Amino acid sequence: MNKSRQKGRKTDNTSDRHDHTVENDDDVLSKFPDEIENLEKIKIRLKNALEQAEERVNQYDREYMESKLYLADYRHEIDPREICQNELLMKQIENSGIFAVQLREKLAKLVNSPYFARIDFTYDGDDNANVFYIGRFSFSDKSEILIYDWRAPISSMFYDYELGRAGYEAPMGRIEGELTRKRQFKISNGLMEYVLESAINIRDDVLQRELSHTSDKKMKTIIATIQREQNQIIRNEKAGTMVIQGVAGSGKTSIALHRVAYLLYRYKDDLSANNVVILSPNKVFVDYISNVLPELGEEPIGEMSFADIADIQLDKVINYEPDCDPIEINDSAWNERAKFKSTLDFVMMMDNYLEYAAKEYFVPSDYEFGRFKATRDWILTRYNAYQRHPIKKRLHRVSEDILEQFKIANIRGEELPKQKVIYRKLVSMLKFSNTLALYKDFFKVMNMPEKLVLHKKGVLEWPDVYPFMYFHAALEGLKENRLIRHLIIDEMQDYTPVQYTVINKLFPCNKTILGDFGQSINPNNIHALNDLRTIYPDAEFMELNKSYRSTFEIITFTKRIQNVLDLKAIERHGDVPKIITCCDLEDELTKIKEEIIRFFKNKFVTLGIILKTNQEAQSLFDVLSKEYDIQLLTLDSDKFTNGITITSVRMSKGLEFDEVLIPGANTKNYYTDFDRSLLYIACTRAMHRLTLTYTGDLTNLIEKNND
Ligand SMILES: Nc1ncnc2c1ncn2[C@@H]1O[C@H](COP(=O)(O)OP(=O)(O)OP(=O)(O)O)[C@@H](O)[C@H]1O
Repeated sequence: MNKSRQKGRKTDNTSDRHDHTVENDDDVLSKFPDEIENLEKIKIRLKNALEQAEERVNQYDREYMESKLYLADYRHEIDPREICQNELLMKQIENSGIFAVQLREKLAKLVNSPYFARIDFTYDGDDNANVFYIGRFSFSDKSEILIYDWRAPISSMFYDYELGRAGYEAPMGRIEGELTRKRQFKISNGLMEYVLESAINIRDDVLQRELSHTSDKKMKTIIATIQREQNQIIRNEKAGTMVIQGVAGSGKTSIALHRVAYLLYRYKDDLSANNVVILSPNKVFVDYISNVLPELGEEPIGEMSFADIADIQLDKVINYEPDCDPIEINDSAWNERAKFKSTLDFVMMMDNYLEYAAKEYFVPSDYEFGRFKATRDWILTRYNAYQRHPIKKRLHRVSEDILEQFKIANIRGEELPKQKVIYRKLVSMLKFSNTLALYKDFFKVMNMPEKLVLHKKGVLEWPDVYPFMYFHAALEGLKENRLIRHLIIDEMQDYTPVQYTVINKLFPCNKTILGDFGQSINPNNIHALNDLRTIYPDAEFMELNKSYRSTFEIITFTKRIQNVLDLKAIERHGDVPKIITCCDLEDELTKIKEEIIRFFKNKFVTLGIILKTNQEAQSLFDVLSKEYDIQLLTLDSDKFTNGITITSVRMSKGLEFDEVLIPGANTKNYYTDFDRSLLYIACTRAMHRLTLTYTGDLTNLIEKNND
């Protein structure tokens, strides 16, 4: 057998095949005695390993405490070298202790649910199949691999192939053979809940069961039911940068996080969680996704928002308005200015100007110091040699060159100018030496000074923040982050081309960029997916069209709002969305309360009441919170909890609820094309149940039902 092949346990190819059967309880015991027996055996070995891990943790604890006590008792008697050695030893014990605790946690999770799949695979040239169990983590005992990590090369066959010819990429090259069996399991609390034997790729039955669960305050892992098209994204190692356009609920965020877990596993020697950052829309979303990586046995990754980045880069440079919800700004001129700055054309205009400014705005003259002289032409040649750098960095380099020239000519050892002095002189030859002056000049030269409005002593409007940073990068340079080796950008449709261009300068690393251009929350962003193709010409673009979150009925309904042609619903059924007509606002409030009471009585865990704006959410919260235990999600919130949540469409992005209730679904609230996007986002937050209430005329953004 080829060395790179994984050895599973041998099995007999002639054993029974059961097709498409979900079995549970007594059926499992009777039809799959081999699986019950295997589970019991593995559990015994896992429990032994867990006991040993427990013992190791205790041992490290004891050793650490002993060293600490020893140091405390004898600190004044022992020499500094011994103290230092002891402290070093304690650090080593602490590190080993952390490792032992992590192992113990993994084993405890495995005892609970050791694996979720089994594949039998016959290598080409072999007679018998090898059996591989696939779980959340790998587990070996006495040099025998009993469970394979879902990210291991061999496990990819579970996601990628049906029975028949199959293969996988091993470190030594591609391995081919025959996949003779695929079984899926649900094991909870160490007990087999069901077994499924299937000839079809990740049978819908298991997926259906997973999706029909009620929601939770934290996003879950999906390793047992990752779909083939999702797996292709998760395991894609060839693409440097990937851009994923996926319909609402297609699993983009889940995939991005599983992809991180996969990359951390695959490149464990070179990549750690510290090297990965997610750019996320808000803190609630960060809290919502925070369990996924730890559940997959990985450390949490860093997170930041575009506002956080601006805070870091523009600290002590300039003040600006905070990021705000554009739909709450009733200033058409402000919106027009924002719109203007949201296009790729605007980036090109800035590029053209900056190229011009870098060339034309540095007007050197001869630099002389005593008998030493650097001529204007020589200075210009040196300046042109550093074109790839920000203007002031170029001048810095030129000042170094000038000093170097002077040193070479200084055979008599005369006093020379300080480099800083030369640099300052060169900066004085620039037409503009600060970013704001340059940024203002840009609008003047482009003949559109009205497009820049500065509030109170040079405070920028939020839509100017990233363009300003782009200028700052060109003039002074930004603080680049080389530690980050992979960047995830979620909700890609909400960011402008100039924001991407700045991010590319700050994080010159591979990226996974995901979102849905059908879910825009910013009416002033008028760019499209194609712009990302221009910004990332080498990226791999993928599309996901199947929605896993919502029932068939909810997706069919949302297609009446946003006609996404390719959007496919999963065959999971539930109630048809309900539209409730109300006579007036008081009646609407009564109907909302009835829905709340009904929610308390049924089995669901989360109810999201989604309003168009934060202000409207606040008003309804003020009324309802007097009677019910409800949480309000605002831009300042940082936690997502079970129960009833009131929020705006903007804040609900990326989240999901068992039930969604959308008040005010009338023509007054939802009438523009942009409102269509908001209504679509709100509706697609629902997993199992959707209700809309309205007074006056129902929004005409919901196409008539032709059924
Ligand atoms: N293969 C899968 N198996 C089980 N559940 C899945 C799968 N793919 C997605 N889901 C579930 O579908 C729901 C939506 O996933 P996720 O939030 O990642 O989608 P999204 O595309 O980011 O959604 P949106 O853009 O609407 O916020 C989640 O509950 C997730 O667990």
